[in-house]
Amino acid sequence: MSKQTLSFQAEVAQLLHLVTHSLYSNPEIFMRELVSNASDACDKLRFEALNDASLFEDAPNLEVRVAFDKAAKTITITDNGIGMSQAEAVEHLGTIAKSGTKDFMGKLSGDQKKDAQLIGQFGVGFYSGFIVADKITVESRRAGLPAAEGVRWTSGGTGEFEVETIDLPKRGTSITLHVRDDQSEYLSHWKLKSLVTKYSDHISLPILMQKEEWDAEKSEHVQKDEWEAVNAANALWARSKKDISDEQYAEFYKNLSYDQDAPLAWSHNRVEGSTEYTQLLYIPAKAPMDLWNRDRKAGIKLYVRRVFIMDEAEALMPSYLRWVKGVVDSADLPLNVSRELLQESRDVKAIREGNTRRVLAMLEDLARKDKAPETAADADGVTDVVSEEDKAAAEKDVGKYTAFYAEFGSAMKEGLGEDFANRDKIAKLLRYASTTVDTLTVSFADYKARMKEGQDAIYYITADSLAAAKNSPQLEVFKKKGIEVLLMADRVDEWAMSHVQEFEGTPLQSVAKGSFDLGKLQDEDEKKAAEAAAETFKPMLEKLKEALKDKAKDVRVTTRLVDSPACLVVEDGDISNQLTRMLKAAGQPAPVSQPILEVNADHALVKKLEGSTHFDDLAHILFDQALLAEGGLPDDPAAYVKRVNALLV
Ligand SMILES: Nc1ncnc2c1ncn2[C@@H]1O[C@H](COP(=O)(O)OP(=O)(O)OP(=O)(O)O)[C@@H](O)[C@H]1O
Repeated sequence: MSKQTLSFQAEVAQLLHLVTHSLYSNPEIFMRELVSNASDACDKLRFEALNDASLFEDAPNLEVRVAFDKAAKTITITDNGIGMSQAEAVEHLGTIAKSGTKDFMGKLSGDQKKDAQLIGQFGVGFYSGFIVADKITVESRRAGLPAAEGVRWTSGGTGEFEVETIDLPKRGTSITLHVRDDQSEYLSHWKLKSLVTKYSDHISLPILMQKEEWDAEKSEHVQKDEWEAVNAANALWARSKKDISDEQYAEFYKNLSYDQDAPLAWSHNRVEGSTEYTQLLYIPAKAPMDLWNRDRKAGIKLYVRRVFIMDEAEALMPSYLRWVKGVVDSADLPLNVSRELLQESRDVKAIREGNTRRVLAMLEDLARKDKAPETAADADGVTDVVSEEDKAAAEKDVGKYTAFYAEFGSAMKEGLGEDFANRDKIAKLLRYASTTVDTLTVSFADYKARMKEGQDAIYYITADSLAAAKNSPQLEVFKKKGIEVLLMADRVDEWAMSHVQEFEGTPLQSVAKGSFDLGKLQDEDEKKAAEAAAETFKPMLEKLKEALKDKAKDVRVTTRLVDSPACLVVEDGDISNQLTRMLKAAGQPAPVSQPILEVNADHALVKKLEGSTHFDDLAHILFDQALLAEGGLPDDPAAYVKRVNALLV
């Protein structure tokens, strides 16, 4: 191929414009990106060579070399990995395929400063080279292709790039950055080496640089011919825990997840026994924007004896823990294991169970340390003797679980329906707001500890929003009697709660389901009065039932209301009105079950029914208002308005 000039895909041109015109909060990330690409290219070669060892040619030792030339103002990153064919160079370096980069493009605000910060967060892969370079030359040959089929790709980071065929005896890729004058600080051994250790220390290949020595005569540092590895060249997870600092764990996480925030917690273990593997699992501090999406890929990378096998290994984590990031390195799986094989493997099942156990244990630990130690001691009335060191360690984790839960709580609830074996553990980790606590901090155990004497159920209500839950008429008598009710306003709550009937022996009871029975909390007089009211009200109930026979399954007198005239409830096994509405809104088939109308016989509006000439209108208004009060809409809003107006005039 003679020299050709091609245009970048429009999105790349736009991205490059930004990269070359912005001020960077963190320009040095270009090294992380380019060294990662070089290491990925080596991983890819190693993987392909499993089926075709000839791809190694005469250089089986994979490595990355970082060199610089102060006089020529260049930095060159060379790898002997998979390399690129001419077509691949045009495609991979001229278009954007990566969904992450597309997301990034979607987030651009047009404000240069903000956008520049975004680049720092996302990393824009290869193109980040243009942060420090005004020209990049890539020379590459794909492993397995003849020496004559090398490619040189050159671009000044504007709208175009050039490609031409060159002779390249060595396979792999070298990327030469022609460093801009204002970025010359990177033309330094010390600087580049420090970036490699900062960002790429864990990479399991040697990253080599030429040695440098002080030359007293010239009074400057001079480069020697000898190359040395400047990274630890050791997969971080394969090292012993005691040799890894918190900073290294956090940096490894950032490399793994492209998350700029430090992780909330991590757990690193070598698991031995019938299935042997190493797990390094992280709990991120922030949820991804699409956490709700159950098709979202898992965050676990699978290695087999340090050989990278695949990203997003969903078989290694249950779906409700899809947000956990980390690495699993198995000693048992075959190197050519496929996604399909993973689903069936007994080893994988054991690893998934082990990972789940570990994540739940980490969360239990964070939950335990969530409150300040003093408070914890006060709570059980015992003041433990703790060393200053332990105290400081415990304080460092205060509030972390609350922060975690605000981000990932809704995903955890899916576990109630998904992970039968760990249901009790998951239930202990859930937190809710309640009628007495506004924040998402009340656990079932906290609730139980505060239950009133004679109370024999944990009460909760599900609704579309916390405000709707809080103001629901069903809560009136609970408020009057000072009984706490858990407020659940997540979309997943209703479904999740259908999988649990009790918590540590105490039944869980929705206040909007089933007949109303506060058991021992209601005194005899109240019960008698209610029964008497129901009896005298009987003829009226029959009339109401008749008037509402198309809308309500039943009409009955209740004592759960104080200020409201009526409310809707469903039978114990039925799905709530709120879930029916949600299913309908999502275009999904919703089972047709009518609600039960419960009326407050003491309410003036209900009393007015007796002998009213507008009985039918009043009956429908009662029903529709009960629907409105729980966030629903009357089937025929115009008819409702008409009825109300007829009564108003
Ligand atoms: N050193 C290299 N050797 C072989 N191919 C490379 C090399 N550097 C980049 N590429 C190719 O160019 C593509 C684009 O690289 P880029 O860094 O922009 O995105 P990415 O590597 O896919 O994503 P990310 O860097 O965020 O993981 C890569 O997917 C790869 O196919």
